[in-house]
Amino acid sequence: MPLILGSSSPRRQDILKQVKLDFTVRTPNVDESQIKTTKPIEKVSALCKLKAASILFESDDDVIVTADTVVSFNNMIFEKPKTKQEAYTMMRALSDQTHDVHTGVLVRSKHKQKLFVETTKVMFYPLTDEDINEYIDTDEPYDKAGAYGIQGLAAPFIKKIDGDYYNVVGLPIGQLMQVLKQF
Ligand SMILES: Cc1cn([C@H]2C[C@H](O)[C@@H](COP(=O)(O)OP(=O)(O)OP(=O)(O)O)O2)c(=O)[nH]c1=O
Repeated sequence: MPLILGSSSPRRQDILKQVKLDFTVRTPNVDESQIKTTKPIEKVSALCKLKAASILFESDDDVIVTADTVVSFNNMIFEKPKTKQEAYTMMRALSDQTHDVHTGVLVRSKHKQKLFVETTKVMFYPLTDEDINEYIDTDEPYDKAGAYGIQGLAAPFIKKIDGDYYNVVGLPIGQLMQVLKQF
């Protein structure tokens, strides 16, 4: 079963390598702005479907995996911050609060497909302006949903998580492996 990871995210690649799966990488080419919904579960579901539609099957038994991760808090969706100001606003909102990280995953062969959304709750410690300003001066926030990387310099901001850690990093590997067994 040739596995194709349809993602440019280095974290998703690292997680698959960690569990010694053989896979090739293809980069999805999508205009994410065409998905207008403000509901996080609908959004990640639509985005991983859109990403999947941009990856071509290369052989009849290919299995293609695509994913999308967002942070949701107080009815807002936090994607990747485009500016320092946006990163500051996201981190200020997440400080001393609990938010959800949702990752949608689509597993697709020529014969069937399975979509699931995994949710992890993440609680942040209170952050000072100095904590935030130092962090947003690094390059870490800008390619990450919610403007932080739990696996990097933001690790000390985390008080507690409830759910799959790998889901926060962008790929819920436990649930994904369960689904791959059906393919
Ligand atoms: C919350 C959080 C997100 N992230 C990352 C995971 C995802 O790569 C990224 C969310 O962006 P996505 O749009 O889900 O993915 P991507 O643009 O990186 O890659 P592609 O569309 O090609 O698949 O945020 C972390 O690495 N650590 C974290 O703690």
